[in-house]
Amino acid sequence: MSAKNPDRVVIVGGGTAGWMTASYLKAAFGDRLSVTLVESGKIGTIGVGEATFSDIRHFFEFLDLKEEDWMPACNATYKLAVRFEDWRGPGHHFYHPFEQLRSAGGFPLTDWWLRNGPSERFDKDCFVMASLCDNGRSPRRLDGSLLDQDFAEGAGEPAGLTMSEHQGKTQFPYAYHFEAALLAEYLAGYSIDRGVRRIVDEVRHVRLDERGWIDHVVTKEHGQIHGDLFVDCTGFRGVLLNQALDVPFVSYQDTLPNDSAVALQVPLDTEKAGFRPCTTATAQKAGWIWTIPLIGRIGTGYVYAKDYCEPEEAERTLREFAGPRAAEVEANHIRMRIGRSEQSWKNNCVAVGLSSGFVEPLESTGIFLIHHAIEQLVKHFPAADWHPRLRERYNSAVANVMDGVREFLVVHYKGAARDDTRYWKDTKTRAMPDALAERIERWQVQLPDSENVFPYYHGLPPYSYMCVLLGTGGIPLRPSPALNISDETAARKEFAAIRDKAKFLVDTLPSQYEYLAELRA
Ligand SMILES: Cc1cc2nc3c(=O)[nH]c(=O)nc-3n(C[C@H](O)[C@H](O)[C@H](O)COP(=O)(O)OP(=O)(O)OC[C@H]3O[C@@H](n4cnc5c(N)ncnc54)[C@H](O)[C@@H]3O)c2cc1C
Ligand SMILES: N[C@H](Cc1c[nH]c2cc(Cl)ccc12)C(=O)O
Repeated sequence: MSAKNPDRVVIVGGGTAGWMTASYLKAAFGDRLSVTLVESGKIGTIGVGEATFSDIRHFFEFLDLKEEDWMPACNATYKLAVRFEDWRGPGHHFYHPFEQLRSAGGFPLTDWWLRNGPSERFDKDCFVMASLCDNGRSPRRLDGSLLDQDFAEGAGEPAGLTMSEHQGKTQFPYAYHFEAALLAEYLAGYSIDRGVRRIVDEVRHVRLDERGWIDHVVTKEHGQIHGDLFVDCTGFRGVLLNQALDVPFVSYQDTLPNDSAVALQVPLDTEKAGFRPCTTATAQKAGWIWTIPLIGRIGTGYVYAKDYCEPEEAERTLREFAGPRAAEVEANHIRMRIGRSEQSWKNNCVAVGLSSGFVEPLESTGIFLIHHAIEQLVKHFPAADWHPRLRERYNSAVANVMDGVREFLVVHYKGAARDDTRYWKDTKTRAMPDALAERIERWQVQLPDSENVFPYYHGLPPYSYMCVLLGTGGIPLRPSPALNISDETAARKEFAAIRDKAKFLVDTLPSQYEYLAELRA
């Protein structure tokens, strides 16, 4: 390693993480950085990972890509919320939407709803998105404008903020679903056009220098590939960080037991069938099934814990759920490594994506974690001295975001009122991350707010916790006692305004299919 600024990056792995990293580094540093990406033609990508956070729009903006550029190429659709089915019990559903929670008289509307909500449905009473999802609406009008000026696009925000700097300022009203393989290919095209060298080959060895830093990787057919900074995007294998550099993996399995998934790509005539603009997570006997609508097909998969369900049974359950359209489709069985690497950056190797860590697919956090890691890498990019503080700061930001996401996911299982099987019974007695038990106790007398949720940036605002607690229904909650002696006129007005706004939007917005057909044309 020479004492020059690290300006040769070698990325190993060409899945979503690899190509997101390559394209973002090129957009950030242009020709001042040389980027080589090595991907195996034989080892496949994970092939799932098709729902996102709304924050992903900052990624596309950074690359200067507009929806009309990339969405049609990736069979993408809009996601306004996650719809949870049967988590409380059979037949019940609720939405976790991309929509800021309103307040009245100094209290969040959910507090008022607990005290005296207009209906049984907190999500419909407090958010307009629930009605838009139920009615299959698009978040954009046919002229391309956003659904409503209340959701103005980053209005008044300075450009170029990272996701953590954006949090809490405004809530963008939607995220996306897309075909993972098509997005990787699209970003590969973007990257190669901007000078990224793509090598299709397998890394067979990782050679370290006398200090234990990576000197080069050895490929099967292209020989040695040298670089200054190596990015491990090899998925659950962790070829560079975990295998070559021996970084231990910290499992989350004691608190999040799902370690397996089986997935199907089910063809669907989306126009005929119609589809909701949301991801659906349907609780099952030993886990839950995702449904992700795309143009031309549905992605669906059963996430389960092997201690409670055999793979054959999981596949049978998923096929029954998906119906006859899935009869000829081959199932993709996946073993998931749940947890995170003790450090994601060691010496001159940074892991991004599944090699860094993964916290199970509920709430679609995988691509968000990749995006966050890349933003942090750019922010902490090393100079010739490889200052250890940059690495330390990077490692704590990445560890915190993953630990925070884990905590948020655990709340879903602790909170789920259903306890009809051993799996769901055990969710109530399983170990919890440190401090979560105390936080849950506090939320029972004071709903989640910025003072009492996981204290480090992890992408999820307090209102997301509120939705999960109110929706899953297993943890008793009460409104602030102050509301007993407060005037509820403002809250009543707010509930009425939401009801009227929802009706207006449902009546005037095009269907998601109509809008996307227009975009694709
Ligand atoms: C069941 C499941 C569902 C998910 N759902 C979602 C979701 O809805 N939303 C979301 O945000 N995230 C989701 N995720 C996470 C998401 O899939 C991943 O974060 C994302 O796909 C990134 O994967 P990756 O690029 O890290 O790894 P992979 O896709 O596994 O890619 C690894 C790459 O490394 C290459 N490689 C491996 N070894 C070598 C070698 N020796 N030499 C050369 N190349 C090598 C492979 O060829 C491949 O190109 C899900 C994950 C799982 C398991
Ligand atoms: N960073 C936020 C995270 C967020 C806010 N609201 C939601 C709703 C759902 Cl379903 C997932 C994530 C979030 C963002 O992406 O806007």
